[in-house]
Amino acid sequence: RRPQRDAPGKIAVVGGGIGGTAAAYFLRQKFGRSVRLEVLEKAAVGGRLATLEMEGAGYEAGGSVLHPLNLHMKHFVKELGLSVAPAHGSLVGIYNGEEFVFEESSWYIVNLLKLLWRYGLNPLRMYMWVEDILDKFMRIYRYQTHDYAFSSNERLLHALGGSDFTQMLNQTIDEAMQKAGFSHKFINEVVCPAMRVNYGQGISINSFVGAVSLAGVESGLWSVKGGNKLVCTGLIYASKAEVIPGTVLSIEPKVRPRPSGDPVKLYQVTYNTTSGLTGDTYDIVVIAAPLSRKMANITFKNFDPPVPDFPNPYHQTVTTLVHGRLNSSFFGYRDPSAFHFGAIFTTENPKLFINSLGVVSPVEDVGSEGQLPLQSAIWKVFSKEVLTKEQLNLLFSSYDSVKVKKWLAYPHYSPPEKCPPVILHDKIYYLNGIERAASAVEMSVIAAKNAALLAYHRWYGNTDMIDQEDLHEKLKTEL
Ligand SMILES: Cc1cc2nc3c(=O)[nH]c(=O)nc-3n(C[C@H](O)[C@H](O)[C@H](O)COP(=O)(O)OP(=O)(O)OC[C@H]3O[C@@H](n4cnc5c(N)ncnc54)[C@H](O)[C@@H]3O)c2cc1C
Ligand SMILES: CC(C)=CCC/C(C)=C/CC/C(C)=C/CSC[C@H](N)C(=O)O
Repeated sequence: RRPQRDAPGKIAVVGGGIGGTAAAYFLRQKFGRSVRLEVLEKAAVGGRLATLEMEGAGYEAGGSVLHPLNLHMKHFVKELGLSVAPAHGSLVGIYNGEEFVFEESSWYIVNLLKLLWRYGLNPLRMYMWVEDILDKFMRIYRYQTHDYAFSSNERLLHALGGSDFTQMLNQTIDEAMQKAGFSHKFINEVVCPAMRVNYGQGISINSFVGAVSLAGVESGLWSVKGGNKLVCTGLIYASKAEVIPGTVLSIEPKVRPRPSGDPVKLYQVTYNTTSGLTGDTYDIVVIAAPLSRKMANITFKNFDPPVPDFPNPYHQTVTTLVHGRLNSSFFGYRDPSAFHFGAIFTTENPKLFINSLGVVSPVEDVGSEGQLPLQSAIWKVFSKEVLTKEQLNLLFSSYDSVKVKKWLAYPHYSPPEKCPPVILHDKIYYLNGIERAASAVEMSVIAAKNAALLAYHRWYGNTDMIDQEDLHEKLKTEL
C-alpha cells in the first residue's frame, strides 16, 4: 500500500533487550531506510539475555531456552547467520524436600511405565492440553505475516484463542488443570515443579503463563550458539539503529512548528548519559522495558490525560552458577554413585531454599552432553534469595567458584491479571505489558512486531489492518 504521508523522521526505542532490538528491526522493515532509529539502553544490549563468565567460558544467566515453535527467534537466528544449539538432555529428578517423588531413568520404556503407574494418563493428557493451546498460539505468525496488528494485548490474545485465551489470565494453572480433570498429585508433583523451574512461582500463576511454562519443559528446546544475546546485537546491526548508552528519565509531549509553519507533535525524551543530562525529540517512541518504579522508572510529564502507573511487581529470581561437586546426601542419596540426575526440580515446600538446579554447558558448546553430575561440573541454581555460604555448603560437597546474578526476572503472577495498554499515548507504544500474560523471549518479539505494525498502520491511517475480527476465518481463504 502506498503511504500517503512522509515517513517519520526519528523513532526512539527505550531498552535494548530482545524486545527493543526486535522492535528496531521490525520498525526498519516497515518504515524503510530514511527513518533515524535510536535505541536507548541504560546497561547492556541483551537485557535479560545475558551470560555470566565462569572459568573462561560463558553461561546463560537469564533467558536460556527457546521452544522449537518459537518461529520469530528461529527466523532471526537464520537471518543473522547464527547457529542453533540443541539443549542437552539430562536425567530429571523431582524432589519434595524429603525424597524424590519421580526419578527419570535413561530407559524410555521404564519412564513410560513409571509415569503410567504414578499418574495414569495425566502426562499424555497434559501434552495434548498444551498442544491445543500452542496450536492456537501459532496463529499469531500468520496474522503478523499478513501485517495485522492489535491495539491491546487482550485483543491480540483474543484473536488467537477467543475468550478461552483471555479467560486464562483470570484463573490459576491449578484451577484450569483441575477443571480439565488433572489429578492433584500430578499437578503438585509434575506441573508445580515446572512452574518453579521456569517462573520461580507455584501453581497460583495464571493459566496462560502456566501453559507457556509447560511448553518450556517439552523436548526439542534450543538456544543460540555463542549466547542468546547475540540475536540482540545482530538485530541492532541489521536494523542500522544507533545505540545510545543512557538512562531514560522522562518523556514529555511537545508541539513544534514545521518550516512550513504547521505544528508537529513530537516527544521530548530526556536521558542521563556519562556526560550528563541530555535529550532529543522523536515522532514515535517505543518503550521496551518494564515500566515500574523499580525498573525503567520513566516519568511521563505533562500528558493530558496523564499516563497512569502500572503497578507491576516483578518476581526476584537469583541465578547462581557453581563449579563444584553436588552433595548427593543432601538429597537423601547415601551412595553418591547411585545419584545420576543432571537436573533437580522441586515441589512446593517452605523448607526448600532452592527452586531448581541443573548442570549447564558453556554457550559455545551447548550441544554437547553434560558432564556426569557426580564429577565436578557447572551447576545453575535458581532460588528466590541469594544463597548463603551455609546453604551452598549443604548443596555442594566441594566447590571452587561461584557467580551470582540477581534478577527482577518476570512479573509476580497473581490472577486475575490485566495487561497494561500497548498504546500509552498517540504515538507511544509499550511492549512489556504482554509479560503479564506470559514473560518469555518469543513473547517480547511478538509484542515488538505488533508494536511496529501498529505504529506503521496508525502513522499511515491503515485502520483496516488493526483489530480485525475473525482473522482466523478470513485468512483461511487467503493464501
Ligand atoms: C533468570 C531468567 C531466566 C529466563 N529464562 C527464559 C527462558 O529460558 N526462555 C524464555 O523464553 N524466557 C526466559 N526468561 C524471560 C526472558 O528473558 C524475558 O522475557 C525477555 O528477555 C525480556 O526481554 P525484553 O527485551 O522485553 O526486556 P529486557 O531484556 O528486560 O530489556 C529491557 C532493557 O531496557 C533497559 N532499560 C530499562 N530501563 C531503562 C531506561 N529507563 N532507559 C534505558 N534503558 C532501560 C534494560 O537495561 C534492559 O536492557 C528468563 C528470564 C530470567 C530473568
Ligand atoms: C512463548 C512460547 C510459546 C513458548 C516458550 C516456552 C519457554 C521456552 C518457556 C520458558 C520460559 C522461562 C521464563 C524459563 C525460565 S528458566 C529456563 C530454563 N529452565 C533454565 O534452566 O534456565
